[in-house]
Amino acid sequence: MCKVITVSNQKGGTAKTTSCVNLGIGLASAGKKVLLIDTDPQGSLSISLGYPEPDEMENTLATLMMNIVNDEEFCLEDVLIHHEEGVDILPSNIELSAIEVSLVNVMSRELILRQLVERVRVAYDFIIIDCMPSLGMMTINALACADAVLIPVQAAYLPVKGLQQLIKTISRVKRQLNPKLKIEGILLTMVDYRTNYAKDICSMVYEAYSSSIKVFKTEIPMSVRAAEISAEGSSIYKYDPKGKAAYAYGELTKEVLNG
Ligand SMILES: Nc1ncnc2c1ncn2[C@@H]1O[C@H](COP(=O)(O)OP(=O)(O)OP(=O)(O)O)[C@@H](O)[C@H]1O
Repeated sequence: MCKVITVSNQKGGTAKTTSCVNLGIGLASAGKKVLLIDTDPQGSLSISLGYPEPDEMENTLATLMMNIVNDEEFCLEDVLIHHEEGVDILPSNIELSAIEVSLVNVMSRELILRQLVERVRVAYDFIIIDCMPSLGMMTINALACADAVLIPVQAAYLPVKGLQQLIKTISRVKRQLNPKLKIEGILLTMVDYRTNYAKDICSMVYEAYSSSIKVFKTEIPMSVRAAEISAEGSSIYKYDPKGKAAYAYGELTKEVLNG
């Protein structure tokens, strides 16, 4: 049965995209059929996987969402990209911003992406959704269609403070739109083990949340190689297979597979 995991944090730069890419490709390497959906008009997921000009793409997630809003038939294959590392990608570009604005006047506007996901989930073991850094309508759509939400948090003071607001939004979506929504876990990212500060922040997260929310045992270390992959169009497993970030994302993949 397919599991839909939305990767979300309204704070920018917490490694949402990097985590989607490497969790998704990790799961695909474990033999799972994986779809990655980009719901960020910046197109970071598509760029990170080797498509540097998403704004030049004719068919994207925006096309499919517009088809759904207009009650039109659509063909997923026209939009899907089959990546060489074994995942399928539904790319996005700047057109998604216009869709987000126009959703304001649409019936069941929070559930447009859910209609798409319900149509395609039979074909996949995992669907991983990358969110933009906001709690706007696209993020609500991404939460409303998920089974679980994975929250990457950079191991620093301000990102950790922002967690409360995200958890409140997740609870609201669960109450009003998607009762089955669970928190998959909090993932500490970009942990710089050379500093006591980062270690203190990690302890703070465990103390504050681990009694009510899973905090992944795996922490993603600060790594120059991880930062470089977005320009390489490949996963960390391909770019730096023996490095610490590849090891960490491999361990995260196992945690997600073991539920
Ligand atoms: N483990 C890491 N160590 C160092 N840098 C990293 C690591 N993971 C990601 N980065 C870098 O941090 C930046 C933010 O990462 P990423 O784009 O994955 O975050 P994001 O949360 O998706 O961002 P946005 O909020 O803009 O969508 C990027 O430049 C990325 O290359």
